[in-house]
Amino acid sequence: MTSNIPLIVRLLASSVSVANRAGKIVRDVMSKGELGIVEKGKDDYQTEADRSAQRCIVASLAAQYPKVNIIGEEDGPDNEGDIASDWLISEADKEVLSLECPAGLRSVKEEEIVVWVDPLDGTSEYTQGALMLKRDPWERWKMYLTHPFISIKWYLSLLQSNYGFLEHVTVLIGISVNEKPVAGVIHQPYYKTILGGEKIVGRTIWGLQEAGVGGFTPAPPPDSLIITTTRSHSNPLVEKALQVMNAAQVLRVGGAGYKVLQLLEGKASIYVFASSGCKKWDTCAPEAVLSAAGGKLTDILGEFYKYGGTESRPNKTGVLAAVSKDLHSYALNRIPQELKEALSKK
Ligand SMILES: Nc1ncnc2c1ncn2[C@@H]1O[C@H](COP(=O)(O)O)[C@@H](OP(=O)(O)O)[C@H]1O
Ligand SMILES: [Mg+2]
Repeated sequence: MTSNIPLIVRLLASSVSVANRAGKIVRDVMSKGELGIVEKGKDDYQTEADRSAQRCIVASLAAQYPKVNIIGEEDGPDNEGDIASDWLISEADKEVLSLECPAGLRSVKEEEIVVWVDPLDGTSEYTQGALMLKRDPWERWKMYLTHPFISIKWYLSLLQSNYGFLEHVTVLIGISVNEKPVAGVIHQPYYKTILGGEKIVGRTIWGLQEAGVGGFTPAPPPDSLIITTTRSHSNPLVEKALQVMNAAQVLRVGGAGYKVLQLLEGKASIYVFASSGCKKWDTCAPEAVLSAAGGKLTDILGEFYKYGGTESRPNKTGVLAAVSKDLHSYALNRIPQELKEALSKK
């Protein structure tokens, strides 16, 4: 009987199942090839996959948890209405349902929860990935010419990458209580692996405060200092913060979810993004999973973001995350005061 299971655990288990379905929607839109790209703002795009995945997630969770406040990146009057019945998911992940709920979260009520949904984190990488699915070079070139925002430099780097950057795409569902992210899901629709001789596409990583993480194999940080950062939203302040870290290597990848996955899997030690641009739905789930694994995510000043429903959406003072609290302190101590001040004034 799931009714005996605490609400937070049920909501996380439902979020895992619905993120899997949303990931399939993301892949299906890509396979059909009609991305329906809309420019929301400067360097900010939305596709049919963002819109459809969000409707699937929000409708499925709202049907089961009507009093939970669900806030999605693609909220708006143009993205409402009926959805296909096979997008309405009522399953809940069995492994998550069997988790021990932390004592402090056992009696949380629906009204106290805010869920932050990013149906497709890494939209730039998703739309660029579409190019790489065109195997005919002429078809690919024609698509490039009609693509709204890929520079020739990016086009060349895409050609060099084997499969574009689709691995960077994630579906994010973050669950917050009393303004704090307590549980989260990072689903990776294009993750590929072979299990028992069978090809598996997609995987779902989850975390619950005090209970732990699942869906992947955690790994210690690399021996040398490897930083992960944005590949599509850099600026002089972002570059300055990278310089002062004295890193052996800087990885430039898409999406807040993917960067946190790199921390969890020992590919990088610290995620540095000294700029506004990310929003609450970009960081809620990654912060929840990272902190459940013993890491820390704050702004560039070292302050935690708050995830109450009335909080402003933009994360104005950037992102600083690390797989351990020590590495987080290391990075925070290296950020110069004038850089912190410059970002606070923006
Ligand atoms: N300058 C900017 N303008 C718009 N969105 C930005 C941004 N900087 C970061 N973001 C958003 O933050 C997320 C992570 O960014 P990045 O990949 O550059 O690290 C992306 O989410 P979405 O892909 O969901 O829009 C991205 O759009
Ligand atoms: Mg995002």
